[in-house]
Amino acid sequence: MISFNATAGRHGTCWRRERALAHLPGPFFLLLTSAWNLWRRERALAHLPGPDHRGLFGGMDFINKKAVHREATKLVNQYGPLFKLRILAFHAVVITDPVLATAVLRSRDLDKMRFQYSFLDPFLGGANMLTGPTDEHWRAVRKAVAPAFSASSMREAFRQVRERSQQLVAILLEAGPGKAHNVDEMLLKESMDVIGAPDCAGLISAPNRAGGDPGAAQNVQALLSSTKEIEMRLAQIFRWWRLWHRDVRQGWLIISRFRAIVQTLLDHIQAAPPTPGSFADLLRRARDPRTGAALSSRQMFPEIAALFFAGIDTTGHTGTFVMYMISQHPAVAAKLAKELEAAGLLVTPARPCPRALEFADLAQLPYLQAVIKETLRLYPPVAVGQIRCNASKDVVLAGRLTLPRGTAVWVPHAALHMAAFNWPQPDAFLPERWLTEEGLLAPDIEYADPALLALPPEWYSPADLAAVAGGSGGSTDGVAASAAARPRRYMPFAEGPRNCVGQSLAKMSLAATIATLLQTFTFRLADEMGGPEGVRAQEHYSLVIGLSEGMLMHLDARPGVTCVAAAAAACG
Ligand code: HEM
Repeated sequence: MISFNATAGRHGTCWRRERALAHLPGPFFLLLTSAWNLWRRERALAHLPGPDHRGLFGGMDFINKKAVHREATKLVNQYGPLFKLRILAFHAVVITDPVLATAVLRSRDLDKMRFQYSFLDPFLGGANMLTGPTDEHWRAVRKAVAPAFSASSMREAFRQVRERSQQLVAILLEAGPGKAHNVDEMLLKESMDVIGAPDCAGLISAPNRAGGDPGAAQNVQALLSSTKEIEMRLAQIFRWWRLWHRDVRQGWLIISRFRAIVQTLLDHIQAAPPTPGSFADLLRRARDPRTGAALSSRQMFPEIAALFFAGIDTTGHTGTFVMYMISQHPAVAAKLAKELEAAGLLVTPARPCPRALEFADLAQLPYLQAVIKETLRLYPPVAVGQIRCNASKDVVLAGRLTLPRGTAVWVPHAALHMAAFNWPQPDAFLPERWLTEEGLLAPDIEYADPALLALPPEWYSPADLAAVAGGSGGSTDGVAASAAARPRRYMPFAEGPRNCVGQSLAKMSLAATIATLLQTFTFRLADEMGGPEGVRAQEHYSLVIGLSEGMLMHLDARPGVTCVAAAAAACG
């Protein structure tokens, strides 16, 4: 494998020079060491290709773009799998070669760039599993809560998802044909309800139900709006103090409501034992590695806030893009209907009341799984991807490239998924690419393709090549490569120790929700969206890929759906 040598090594003289500056007064010391590090990074990365960012701001205009993930993809297709960028005084090495990208994300010498995540901490009540460093505390919490997302927990959670999706079907049928629905809002509420359901005892539940508890409805609105407010504050960094603007004051209220909801949930969890095995239950049982005591309220608060924050928008927007992709590809929609029909799940004139979807069905719907995978390839919610850094030591990448300390290593997910050198027909929506000739899910597609490695051969060690060849039946020098060692060209849920802890819940709930809707409806993009161009114009990236005004669609009842009662029976 690629080796990372966190080392002062041949840069020993640099450290000595830096120490020699330490006797200077504080501000001078800071200024000179910053200039010194800037110069070292410029020099070390000089031979890499990259845009010619001159001037003080470097590529600042690039990160201010509305759809920054699309800009990153353009740069990757222009400069290749390894290039450099500079934004202000930050240097980044951008990696979309699957072998290097995977090694970077699995490396223990590089950690999350805390600077990037620390902006979220004030909203979430402090550092947490998502934003904190990869330290003992993170390890203890992650290990404690991971069973909440195990296969057996998913079997339990499936019932909640199915129940909520069935309610959605009933609401949509009741609304009648002709009405365009904002499916983005619908699915965000659904994913919020699913994440909150096992632990939160209805405090935020039933968002899609008509005439529910008004308090719960307000909580839902506050949770949805808080993510938008956080996005706006990150985009406009001085927004928070412009109190003379009404929407800014409103924003403060939204954030305080979000925190009040999390506090109520926390009080609730501490007052009564939560569902055994649930996230809340496992969090209560987690131990602080420093003291051996249970986590304090101050430690639990940000973990709960982060769960909602990390899970709702990612899953909700992905569901929206899956529906959108199906609406735009009639042949795909027809194949999905055929798959559901063959499983006895589709409403048809001959079968107005098919059986309800079961957990075991999900594994038997490979075409649906392929559609979701392909949508996540084109629209990975965390499209900008992962940034890693070592702030205290130089790191040598693949034995060839020295990254002076403080150099950011950036793996942009959307660009990795859409780079012309990683995928054939990268822009096309082709669920079939995920399937074998027999129509089963192909196991190898998410891993690097040995025929497509784009860096010069000297970048890959024999062990790398063995790992790449692992799934295609051989190794180059007899070194066996396990599946876990294989480099990936597809990572919507990230990669390495900081990958998504909730991915099993996301995958299960997406498949169950979309399958349940497809049993009864076909999907049609509303004219108000302005076709695919209109959708693309609305696309933006702040914390995740989203659409500024949501996604309006018609859900047309399939022939055979005769009335609400029939559909309810079909789903239940
Ligand atoms: C389609 C849906 C989802 C996608 C694509 C997704 C993707 C990701 C990605 C890329 C990361 C790494 C983020 C980063 O480091 O900046 C992440 C982390 C995380 N996700 Fe997800 N996620 C999804 C759904 C969920 C759900 C449903 C939950 C929980 C209910 C969840 C909880 C988390 C948490 C807690 C982390 C931090 C894990 C750690 O660092 O140990 N995610 N997710």
